[in-house]
Amino acid sequence: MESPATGLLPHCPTPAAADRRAPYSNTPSVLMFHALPERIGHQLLIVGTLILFAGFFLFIRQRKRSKAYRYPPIIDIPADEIFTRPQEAYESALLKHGPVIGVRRKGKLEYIVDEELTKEVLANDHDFSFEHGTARILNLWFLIPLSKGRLFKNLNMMVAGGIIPRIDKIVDQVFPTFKNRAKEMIDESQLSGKGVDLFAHVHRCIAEAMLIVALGKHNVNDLNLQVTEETAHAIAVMTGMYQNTSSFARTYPTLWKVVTWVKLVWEVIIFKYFWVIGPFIWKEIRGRKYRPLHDELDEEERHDEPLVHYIARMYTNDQGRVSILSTLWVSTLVLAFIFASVHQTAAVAVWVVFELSMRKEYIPAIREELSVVADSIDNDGIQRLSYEALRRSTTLDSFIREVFRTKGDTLSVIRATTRDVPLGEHIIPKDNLICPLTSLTHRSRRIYGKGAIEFDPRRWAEGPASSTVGQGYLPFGFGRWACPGRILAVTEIKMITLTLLATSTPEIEGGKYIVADPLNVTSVPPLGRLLLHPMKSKSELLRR
Ligand code: HEM
Repeated sequence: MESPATGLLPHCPTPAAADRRAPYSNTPSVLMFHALPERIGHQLLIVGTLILFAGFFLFIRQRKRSKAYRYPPIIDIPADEIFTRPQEAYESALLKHGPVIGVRRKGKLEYIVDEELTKEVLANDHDFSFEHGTARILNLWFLIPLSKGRLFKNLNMMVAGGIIPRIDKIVDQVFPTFKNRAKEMIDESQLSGKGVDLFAHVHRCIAEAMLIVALGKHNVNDLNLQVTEETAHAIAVMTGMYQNTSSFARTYPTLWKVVTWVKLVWEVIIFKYFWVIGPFIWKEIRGRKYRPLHDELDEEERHDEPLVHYIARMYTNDQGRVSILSTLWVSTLVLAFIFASVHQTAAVAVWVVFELSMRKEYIPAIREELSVVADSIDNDGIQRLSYEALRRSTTLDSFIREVFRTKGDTLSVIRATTRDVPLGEHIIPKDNLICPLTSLTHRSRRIYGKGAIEFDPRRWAEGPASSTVGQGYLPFGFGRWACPGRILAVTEIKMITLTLLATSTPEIEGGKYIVADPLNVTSVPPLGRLLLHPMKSKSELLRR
């Protein structure tokens, strides 16, 4: 019976009314409806049921969504395994939990992806930033805001515009350096009867060549060369290239960073690089006027232009002058160029020469090719090589490409997420580092067939060249930011190999080398000493 005032049923329903509602009244939740008018009660019941259904539907959808896009699993791989057998450790973790997993290394969380997701990560620079990832892993994050986000763009521009277009002239300028350093090495090995430290020699040779490229031959002297070498080494240390090989650096990464940076910035960057090389750059830049980049130089001017002049042209004002602040920035770019061009190329050159020493069966064909492509031969029996000759040495090129592919790169390219990015069935949270496990791509059966793990340079006989990047070949990265210096790097490695092979046969002391850092094979050269057996005669040259 309804109350006339409220329209509600009385609190104690009459027995008759209670009977009428008996089917509902068994469940306590429905009891409240007894307090409502019958029509409204039914409506509420329907609405309630609908709400329940809607809630249930939303719950299921949310579950589905969170299932489709959940964070990747965080896998604990013991540090010892990461540093001693990274390829196996990461590969088996990905096989079990993949295709994307989070792993902590040196206190940092990194997401690792398998071969299937590699292209997506490397090619989508919008969501997976090369600049932020690389700056963070190299401990150079502070340079991004300092350069208003232009650091890598400037580096790219100076290499792609200031070096690659004049590579043939550069080879003419630096080939004598490669020839002389090869002779020095062979003499040292012969005189001492012992193996030489190949990395030290090659590092010095490339540092000298890059100093010529950067500042011009007239600015090269012993002190500048020594400082360039020390600078390249210091930045390699500061950016963590050797961090895996020091247990102090692995255990206390932050403390290690502070100590190393304070020491090396002070001792090498300020007191050596800026103190010794700085004045040469200052003189070159402030001592004359420059035409801006869009003002085309004639062929000859362009060919003789040292890199520092090209960079100055990037920053010249209307009067053709470069401001003091820009001059400082140009010095920083030259510093970055020294680092980018010297250390890694030297490390990878060691890989190529060591592999050739272990696989002597490839030497005769490479030597034969050398005699075919060389422009001329000097009195010491050493061939003169132009860029064109080096480009045509395709047998050596195939060997280099195969060494690059098989040397065991693991986490060699890196990106950072710019937002929460869906990847496969996961979400990678914003501001996190993410790297493909390169070994999976380089040894992929899908890409390279059954013999994927075998060393076989013949697979590249018809190309592509060792400097050509591709989905299945990542030593120089992939996508918009693939290494702009790769043609120069390969050209230098060819000069090193061919000037050694021209008059000697390499052999590793003790018959084998040691991989110093399996997690960073591209930056830390393998260990071993190289014997260089001089060739006795031209006929031997053709036979061996
Ligand atoms: C064998 C030697 C070298 C190797 C293995 C190598 C490898 C790489 C890799 C993997 C990247 C990152 C690409 C990516 O993440 O997609 C890179 C970037 C870069 N490399 Fe190299 N590189 C070598 C030599 C050189 C040389 C000789 C130069 C300079 C002439 C150079 C200049 C740069 C620069 C400036 C970048 C930053 C990317 C950009 O600014 O576009 N590299 N390199």
